[in-house]
Amino acid sequence: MNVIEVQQLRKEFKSYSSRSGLSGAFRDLFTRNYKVLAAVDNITLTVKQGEMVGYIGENGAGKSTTIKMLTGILTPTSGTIRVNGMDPHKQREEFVQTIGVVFGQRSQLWWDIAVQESFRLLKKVYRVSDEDYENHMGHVIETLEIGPLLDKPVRKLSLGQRMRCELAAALIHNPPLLFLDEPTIGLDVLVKLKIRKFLKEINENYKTTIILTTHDITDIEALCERVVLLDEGKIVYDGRLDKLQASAVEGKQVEFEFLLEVSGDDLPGNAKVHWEQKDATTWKANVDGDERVISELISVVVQKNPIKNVRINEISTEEIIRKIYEEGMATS
Ligand SMILES: Nc1ncnc2c1ncn2[C@@H]1O[C@H](COP(=O)(O)OP(=O)(O)OP(=O)(O)O)[C@@H](O)[C@H]1O
Repeated sequence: MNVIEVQQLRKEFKSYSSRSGLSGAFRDLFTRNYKVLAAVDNITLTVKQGEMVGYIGENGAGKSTTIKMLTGILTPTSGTIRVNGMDPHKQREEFVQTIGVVFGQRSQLWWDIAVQESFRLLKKVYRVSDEDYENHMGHVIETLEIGPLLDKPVRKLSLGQRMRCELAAALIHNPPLLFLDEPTIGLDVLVKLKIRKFLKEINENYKTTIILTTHDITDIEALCERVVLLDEGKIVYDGRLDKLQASAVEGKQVEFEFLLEVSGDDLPGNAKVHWEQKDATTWKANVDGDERVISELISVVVQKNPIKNVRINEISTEEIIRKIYEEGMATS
């Protein structure tokens, strides 16, 4: 079943510019110059129940604007959206019962009251029965280890403690769909790991669909099989993360540090290896091939030349994504 169905979705913003000088300011009173920016530029996307999708892109790519449209906060300029079988904006009241949202930069908890009071209020807002609350939240509170925090006001919590409470708050009504916008921003590694483990668990236990927006690629690697890459409002890649990583494997590099000076003639050449000299004793081989090609290359080189060090540089997902933004992506 498709949880999200988006077709030709577009959101335009007008940005006004001021004319210079006094006469310009006077003319601005009557007519303003403006430019139209397509923050989201005709995207088409479907997400199935139970998927965990990483929605990524550089600053200003249009991620938050998409999430705001999917959650009914913004209306699209054109295109259609169905989320959980509803129009998020038009059926707002019914719709919000079926989603959970966490914006890392904003809080949905009341600042001055104890966490459990916020939870109680949200329980009322979402009309969750006492029985459902006890059954479900008992487990959430235990897994996120927030029991000792419940009687503290939110303003007294650390960022990591607050984020775990935010997550719990978004799950009070056990929604089938969860939008997470930068949920681990500024958190230390241990809290990140805790949150990731928890998200995996709810995805497995309840088949909760998760849309995750983050600049932390390690979150995506840990959680999402599928990634959607956005660039200037357009989807430039939508597919499996491992396929994206595989497409960049040809960029693997082997760096040889030799004991003595080595010239290019001493190094084996073939179509799959391109040599680059770093300094008198260091050469880099750009290898277009798999592990077998790499191990053959290393064995040939070390037989002929005394070696001080060999390093195989894996290209990180972050680099792959940067490359896509710089050079474009041909296939998905
Ligand atoms: N309310 C608005 N009015 C005018 N322009 C806007 C508005 N909201 C967003 N934009 C513009 O739309 C574009 C996309 O913004 P958006 O916040 O969706 O990007 P993002 O991918 O979430 O970026 P970031 O990673 O920095 O959060 C940007 O150029 C931004 O300046």
